[in-house]
Amino acid sequence: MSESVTFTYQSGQLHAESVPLSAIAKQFGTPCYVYSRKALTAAYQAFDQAFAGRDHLICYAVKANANLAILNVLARLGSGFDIVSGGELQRVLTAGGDPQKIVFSGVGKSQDEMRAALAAGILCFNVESEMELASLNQVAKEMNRIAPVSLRVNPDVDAKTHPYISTGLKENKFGIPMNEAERIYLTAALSFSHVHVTGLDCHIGSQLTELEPFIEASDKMLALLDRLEKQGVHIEHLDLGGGLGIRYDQETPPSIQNYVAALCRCLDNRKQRLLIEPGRSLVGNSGILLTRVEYLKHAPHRNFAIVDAAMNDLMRPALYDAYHDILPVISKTGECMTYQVVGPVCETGDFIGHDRKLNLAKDDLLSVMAAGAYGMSMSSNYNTRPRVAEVMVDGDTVHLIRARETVEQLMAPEKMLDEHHR
Ligand SMILES: Cc1ncc(COP(=O)(O)O)c(C=O)c1O
Ligand SMILES: N[C@@H](CCCC[NH3+])C(=O)O
Repeated sequence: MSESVTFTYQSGQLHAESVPLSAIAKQFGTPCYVYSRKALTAAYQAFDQAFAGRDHLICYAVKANANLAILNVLARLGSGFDIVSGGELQRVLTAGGDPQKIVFSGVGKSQDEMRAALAAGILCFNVESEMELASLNQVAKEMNRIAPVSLRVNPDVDAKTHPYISTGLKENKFGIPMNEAERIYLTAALSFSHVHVTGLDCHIGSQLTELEPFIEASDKMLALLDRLEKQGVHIEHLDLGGGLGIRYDQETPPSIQNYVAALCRCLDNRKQRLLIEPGRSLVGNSGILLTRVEYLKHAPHRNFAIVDAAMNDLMRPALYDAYHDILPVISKTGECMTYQVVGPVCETGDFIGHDRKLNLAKDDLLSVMAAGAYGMSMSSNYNTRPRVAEVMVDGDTVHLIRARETVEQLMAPEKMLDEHHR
């Protein structure tokens, strides 16, 4: 069962903080993403407090959930941001994020994106190849700026997660191979006039449920840091990426406190500033996807619950065979059946959950748990389905933070070849 402090049953009804989810469905319709400001704030503060006494910066990985309200809540708490595109940069700046707390990750930054980030004055570019370093140097030179840089090094550590979201193995596309790192640091200092390499970075994967790979990666990075310092390369900060997992099902990931404590132990008494880039562990349990049963269908060997949310709204089950708890919004007694909970999209892979024991009737509301991370941010308009509304609960108030799209909005950028032939 996924863990949640803010989505709880009160008088037989699932609530977000103090608001019944049925009231949210009534006001905003379904499907709808529901986030809790309290849960988000608590997760951020858990990270921040765990670092007490250590120079640190928490850079929220925007890709997990890029809604402006989420970014704004985090910015106001003092969070930094890890971005991977010019679009995410624009979102963070719009939401009031401090450019001096932004790190820019990603293997394929375009020169336009580099220009925008340099103009904004970000904290650091996490550079992933020698060619990218040359490209950034050229852009910075044209702009008469010095680009602050960390090299993202691939420590070749098995994150023991789904292969699609493992990033720190030598066969993955991410980072600079460990055995090339020192040479590239030294050439950067000698040959590139407009970059200033001051940081060291890695990110080994997402949804890690054990501490050991984090420790292995940190130890390898710190050994490299020590070798670099001996050669006169001064490293001001160490960025250990994101990746801490959450509980979706039976996993037992380390707590935020134990995770941060383990990283700090690795750093020992070194004075470098520590950066981390958590995404899922900040927002995952801060959100759910509210959906309604459209139809029940009893085929010879299977029972289908066809709900109004689909793979385009939450693609994790279809993409990674990921598990999300599905809970009834109003708890019921009586006999349960085993259901395949599926969406309306025309793909057999369109499912939200397999083999769920539920007691269902048409129009029942269901809550897909732990959907705050990589839910809305990975949604699409497949089957010309407008993207759903997002709301944020704050105490007893519910704020609409993104209205449901309309089909007109989806079609607006398109143009027919000949307007007369309709
Ligand atoms: C560079 C980088 N940083 C941070 C993250 C955030 O990861 P997570 O949501 O697992 O914390 C990711 C995604 O895996 C990433 O690619
Ligand atoms: N999208 C993935 C995580 C990807 C992390 C990006 N580096 C998920 O839903 O689990």
